[in-house]
Amino acid sequence: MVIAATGRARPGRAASGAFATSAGHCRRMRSSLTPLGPPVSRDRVITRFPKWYTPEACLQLKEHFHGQVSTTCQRRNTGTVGLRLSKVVVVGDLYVGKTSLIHRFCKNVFDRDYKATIGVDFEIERFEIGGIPYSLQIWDTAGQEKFKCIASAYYRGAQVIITAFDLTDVQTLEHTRQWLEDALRENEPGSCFVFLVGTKKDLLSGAACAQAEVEAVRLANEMQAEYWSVSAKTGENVKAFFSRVAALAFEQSVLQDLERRSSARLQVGDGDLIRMEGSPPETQESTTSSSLGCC
Ligand SMILES: Nc1nc2c(ncn2[C@@H]2O[C@H](COP(=O)(O)OP(=O)(O)OP(=O)(O)O)[C@@H](O)[C@H]2O)c(=O)[nH]1
Ligand SMILES: [Mg+2]
Repeated sequence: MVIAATGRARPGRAASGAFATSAGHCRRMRSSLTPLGPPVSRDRVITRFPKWYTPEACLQLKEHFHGQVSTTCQRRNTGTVGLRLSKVVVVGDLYVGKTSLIHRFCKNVFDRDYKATIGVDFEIERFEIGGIPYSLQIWDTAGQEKFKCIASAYYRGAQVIITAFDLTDVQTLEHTRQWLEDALRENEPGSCFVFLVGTKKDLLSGAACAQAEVEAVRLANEMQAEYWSVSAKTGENVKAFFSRVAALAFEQSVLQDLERRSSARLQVGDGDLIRMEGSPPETQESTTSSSLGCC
């Protein structure tokens, strides 16, 4: 149970959070939820659609933003997308490197010493995608069994689920199935993007990594997940991976927003409006002619 909170935010970049629980576990808490503020740092600006790691296990093969998304961004007609936080949940066995991966991306640090995550923690990372502000709230969960019930309470509402395993420990790959099942159970079917991430790439030779990836790619396909190998120690692929996560989540958010708005209003013939049953009146009033070619 969360009973107390303190917070801090890093100007121009992100905010992070943690809680103190009745059990006395102390974690930080974000001081601000708003994605507005100073401009995002240059390395969080995404103008081109980031590429997959391997075409053998990727969520999308295309190398450009969806046409409707590009047009909508150009017209600055992305609705509330720029104001919302998209939730990303990172799960996986203890010691696989979940915290290290998030800290490498959000703080550009790496700690060789293991400090188990207690319950959950989170970081907010701000991007600018196609000129639109966009924020990810990245939830770091505990892999230790005794904290699982605390962590699983935070799975709900995830747009992205990242299942992490240690490339040097095949058992942790086998366990990703169960982690994913637990996370998906708390979310609407088909509502989440899933990524399978092999960590500690620096500990393997190129050949050993390629060998470990064969099984991982097979499992990623089974999970309908996109596969990535990364190293929090060297930083290899970390930024590219999170850019890909952000771009896919952003694109989905924009398309969903367009769909919501177009189903709230149908424009026909010379501009007469048909009011749809169940559409909230304020949505109908505020909707302007969108860039959608059809409804
Ligand atoms: N060589 C190497 N070590 C890593 C890498 N990532 C993490 N580690 C180490 O692996 C250990 C565990 O990392 P954590 O990030 O704390 O693992 P975790 O998955 O968050 O663990 P829990 O919080 O208990 O679930 C630490 O000692 C890290 O320094 C990596 O990319 N390369
Ligand atoms: Mg951790």
